[in-house]
Amino acid sequence: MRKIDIFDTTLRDGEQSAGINLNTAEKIEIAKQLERLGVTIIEAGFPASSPGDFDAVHRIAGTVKNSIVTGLARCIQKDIDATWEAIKVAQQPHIHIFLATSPIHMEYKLKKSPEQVVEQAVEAVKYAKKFFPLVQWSAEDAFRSDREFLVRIMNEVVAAGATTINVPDTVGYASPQEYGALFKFLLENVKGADNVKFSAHCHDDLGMATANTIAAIENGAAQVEGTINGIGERAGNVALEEIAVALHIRKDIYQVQTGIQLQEIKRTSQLVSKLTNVVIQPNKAIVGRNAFAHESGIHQDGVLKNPETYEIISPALIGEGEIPLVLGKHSGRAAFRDRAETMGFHLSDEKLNKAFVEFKKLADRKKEITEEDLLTLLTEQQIQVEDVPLFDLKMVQVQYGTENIPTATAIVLTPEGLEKTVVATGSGSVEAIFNTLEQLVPGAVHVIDYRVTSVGKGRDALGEAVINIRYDEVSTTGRNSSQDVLEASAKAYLNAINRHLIQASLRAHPV
Ligand SMILES: CC(=O)SCCNC(=O)CCNC(=O)[C@H](O)C(C)(C)COP(=O)(O)OP(=O)(O)OC[C@H]1O[C@@H](n2cnc3c(N)ncnc32)[C@H](O)[C@@H]1OP(=O)(O)O
Ligand SMILES: CC(C)C(=O)C(=O)O
Ligand SMILES: [Mg+2]
Repeated sequence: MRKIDIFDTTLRDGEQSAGINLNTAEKIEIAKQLERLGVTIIEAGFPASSPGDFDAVHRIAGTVKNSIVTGLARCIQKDIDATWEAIKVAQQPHIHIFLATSPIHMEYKLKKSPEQVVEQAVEAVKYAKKFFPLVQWSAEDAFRSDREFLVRIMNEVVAAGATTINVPDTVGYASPQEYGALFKFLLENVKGADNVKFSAHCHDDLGMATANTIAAIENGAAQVEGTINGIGERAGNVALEEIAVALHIRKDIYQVQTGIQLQEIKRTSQLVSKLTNVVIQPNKAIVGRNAFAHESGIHQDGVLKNPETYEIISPALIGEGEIPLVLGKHSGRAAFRDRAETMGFHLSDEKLNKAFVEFKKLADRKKEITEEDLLTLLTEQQIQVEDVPLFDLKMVQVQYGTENIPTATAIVLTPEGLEKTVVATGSGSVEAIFNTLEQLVPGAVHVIDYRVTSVGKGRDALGEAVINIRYDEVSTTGRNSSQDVLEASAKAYLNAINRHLIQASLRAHPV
């Protein structure tokens, strides 16, 4: 298998993203993780651009041993000198020099003729060769440059000693077919192309950075440049984790290897996100929070039967822990049963079905169903005793206003199978509910204790009501969790009455 070198520029091009500013300690931490990840080259910064960047590149060059460390420089002697001072401690000193070659950059930005640009590039490469064994030269905005001019300048810089030629699509304008064709053309036409590495450097302005990079590899690129999480100027650089995983998963067609330790990807991505403060979009390929999450019932059922039905990448491949199926409004019974069993609930089909119906009702109202919600729901089913006819609340409504007497109305299915409507007032909404439901049974129900707490966090957390009643000389506790505390209170009250009925039935039919 052909080897592709991975050139990571998270600390240089990635840091050029608006809003990112890494200090030296943070850069060293990321560089050490990039070394663990197994990248071939770490571009640690642009030493001539600031004393802080110089210091960071210098320290990284002295720290990292298993990856080559490089720094960026313009085709200016003082930039090359600063880079040498920063990098000379490295085991294999490497410099990355660049100069723009497109007509628009040469005319308006550099204000130089093509001849002057060739001369400046050659001089810079020759000067850098006095210090550095490894000299990478980049034709900035190569993709929008004249192809014949690229061949001319590349012939000259290769002859001057460049060891790598980078062909950036600086503004993310290329299509995969065009970018691949440019590599083929240059490899066929640049003199000495066989003796140097050709490198791809793609930006994602049109969302084609990954496809373009792969096209370059297919057409002979021996090195690819990018950043972790795809951070970088404007829409960013190509995301290296996407390249590494795509080349691994589809090795059947690409037949290349990168040396990347795939199981370090997740950790690297999280570190970069944390230190740069750039949140990863949830559906980002490979490292997004949802990249391996299945929510819909049909997918979950398939994944439980065989993960490969919907997973082309296993989370473990990139060092991601096991990801539980997400339970939400699109989930089905298979995933619900699986989670219940994982949580230690072995319910009969009937109870599981009842719990599932309650779960679906809750999922319609709540964005995220938490582990605590499930625990409450499943426990409620587990403690139900079958075969005793009970009360079932169909509806409860409370009218409340600061100037009105609170009034509650409830429709309840009785143990006899009748639908009964009851109404009562109270000094508060909860008392109105309790007074209303008390009419369902003969005699007085005394409320001994009543508490409401929240289950889980956030505004849409469930409210759990626990009530202790004394009825018929017996004390019984009822509980319920619902999204509304009044609903939870009504259901807890009926739950206490029902539990009283269950106890009475058990007493009447001793084993
Ligand atoms: C495509 C890329 O990602 S290129 C890398 C871009 N990264 C950065 O620019 C980040 C760091 N940059 C900086 O800190 C500053 O721009 C510095 C320190 C490098 C230079 O700052 P200043 O001296 O104030 O120059 P300024 O940024 O205003 O302009 C850039 C100058 O470099 C020149 N220049 C641009 N590219 C090159 C090059 N590859 N080789 C030589 N000169 C270049 C420009 O023509 C301009 O020259 P001018 O001042 O004679 O017109
Ligand atoms: C400095 C060069 C290689 C660059 O980042 C670009 O052209 O995008
Ligand atoms: Mg770039």
